Amino acid sequence: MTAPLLSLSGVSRSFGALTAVDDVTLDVPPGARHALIGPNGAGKSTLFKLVTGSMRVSAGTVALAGDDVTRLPEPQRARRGISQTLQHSSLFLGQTVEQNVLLAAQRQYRSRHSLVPRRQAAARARARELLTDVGLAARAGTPVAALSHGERRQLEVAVALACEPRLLLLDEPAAGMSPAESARLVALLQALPESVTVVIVEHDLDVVFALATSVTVLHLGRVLLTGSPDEVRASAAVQEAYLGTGRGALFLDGTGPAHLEVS
Ligand SMILES: Nc1ncnc2c1ncn2[C@@H]1O[C@H](COP(=O)(O)OP(=O)(O)OP(=O)(O)O)[C@@H](O)[C@H]1O
Repeated sequence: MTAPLLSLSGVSRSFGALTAVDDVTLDVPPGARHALIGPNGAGKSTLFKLVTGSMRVSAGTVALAGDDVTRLPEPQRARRGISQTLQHSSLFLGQTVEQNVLLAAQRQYRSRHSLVPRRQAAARARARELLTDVGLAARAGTPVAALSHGERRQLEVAVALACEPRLLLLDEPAAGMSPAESARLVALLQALPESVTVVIVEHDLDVVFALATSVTVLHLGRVLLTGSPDEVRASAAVQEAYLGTGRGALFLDGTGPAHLEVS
């Protein structure tokens, strides 16, 4: 069996009396497109922070490609290949699309090589390539402030990819997107090379089921189920967890084996 790229073992995080993430054990194989879903407050964003290192675990271990990174701070985990897009944008609004990606690409080249002019040219070329990949080449000279919401999310993916991640974490990348923008995002993520393992937190279950090769459902901080998209769609326990959130019906799109009526 392939060794997991990301391995969580007994990971927990408490805030006072509240256990927001409760004994989560999860292996994500290299090349996976793994989705983390669950109703509001299930602990998805907290779990993301425990993986990136922006928050410390209360218990458990986080391993990247077999190395225990639990005690490493966020910048060191980033250097080992964990990159993320956030729920709230971290773009420089006053700068152009290209400048935003270039800054990230230059950081990457600086950490690996001295920034001699040849390297600067390489960073610039990489930035242009990434903008083409995410469909923003024509917007390179546009200030970020003038981009649509969907374009900003595309740019965030380009910025995250500029760090040449092994593990790309996407926190609600489709939030606020139109259906056309979401479809474009899915196509973009599907086209990423297998060398980039993707973990996505997403409320839009159409995006989740279009993209994910595996899904973990969190509920009240605990893993309710990890399985294929079809297994998750068919799970009565998952539909039960989503009852009352207005999202239960999203499991019943007619394409999967789901059979329970959820109002
Ligand atoms: N810094 C914090 N201090 C105290 N409680 C927190 C903190 N961060 C999160 N929580 C609580 O932990 C629980 C899990 O929150 P979290 O944001 O991880 O859930 P989520 O699944 O990402 O929710 P959503 O889908 O609404 O973004 C919630 O009850 C939340 O109020």
